Amino acid sequence: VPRHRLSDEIEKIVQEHLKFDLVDDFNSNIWELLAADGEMKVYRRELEENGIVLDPLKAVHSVKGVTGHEVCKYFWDPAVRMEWEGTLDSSRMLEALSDDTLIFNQVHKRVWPAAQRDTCFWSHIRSVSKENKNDLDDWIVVNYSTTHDSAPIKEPMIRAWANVALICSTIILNRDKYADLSSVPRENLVCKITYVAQVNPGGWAPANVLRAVYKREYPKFLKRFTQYVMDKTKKLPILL
Ligand SMILES: CCCCCc1ccc(-c2ccc(S(=O)(=O)CCO)cc2)cc1CCc1ccccn1
Repeated sequence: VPRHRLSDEIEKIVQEHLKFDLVDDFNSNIWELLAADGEMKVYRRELEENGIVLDPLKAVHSVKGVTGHEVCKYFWDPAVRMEWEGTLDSSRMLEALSDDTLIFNQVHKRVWPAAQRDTCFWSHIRSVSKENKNDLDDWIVVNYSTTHDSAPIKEPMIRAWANVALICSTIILNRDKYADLSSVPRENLVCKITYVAQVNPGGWAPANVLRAVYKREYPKFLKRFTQYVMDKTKKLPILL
């Protein structure tokens, strides 16, 4: 695997996500259900630092007819970002550090009365093999804020900081019916999605405004993205 200037940081952050994100800690009362829509459940924890809302967000979803590789690929692919992201004014891929790690600069649509935000983050995609060799690999994308010479912080824009992971497992129903997995019909696929996001909005924004934005935007964002992947893959051969 080709190494680059961010390889060590990426390895550390990815391993942290793989260690903590899939722990089923929903029965402890640290998570508050923010929204539920069918199989999608979105939770938050209330967390503030110096009066700034940092509420960690965790969502789980179960999507029929797609693989984890497909979900992660569309989430990572710069070519389709503006097709499914409804909360951005722009998205620029600044640098490809390797074939699985890109650096983005994105300008978020302004949320009145707060100042407009932008983000600069590396985005890394990889497969993670399971203990049971019969299972398909998990797939993960991590988006983690970084700095870049081509993304200077320019007033009045406020730089928000994000640490986001999308982790997907693929379940094949009636598995023993198929010798060749690539012939599995899509209705026998279920993708289990875990999405975690920790965002520092950068400068101050009223806590009640931020919490209202999170409550409205995250469920919409996840519903729109997963629907987009189902629509895009419907007629395509499955990507395992
Ligand atoms: C006053 C408003 C401040 C906005 C704060 C903010 C900034 C960035 C982010 C965010 C959201 C999703 C990602 S990602 O999943 O990696 C995909 C990248 O295209 C990275 C960052 C979130 C939020 C919080 C508000 C909010 C929530 C969901 C969607 C949009 N806005």
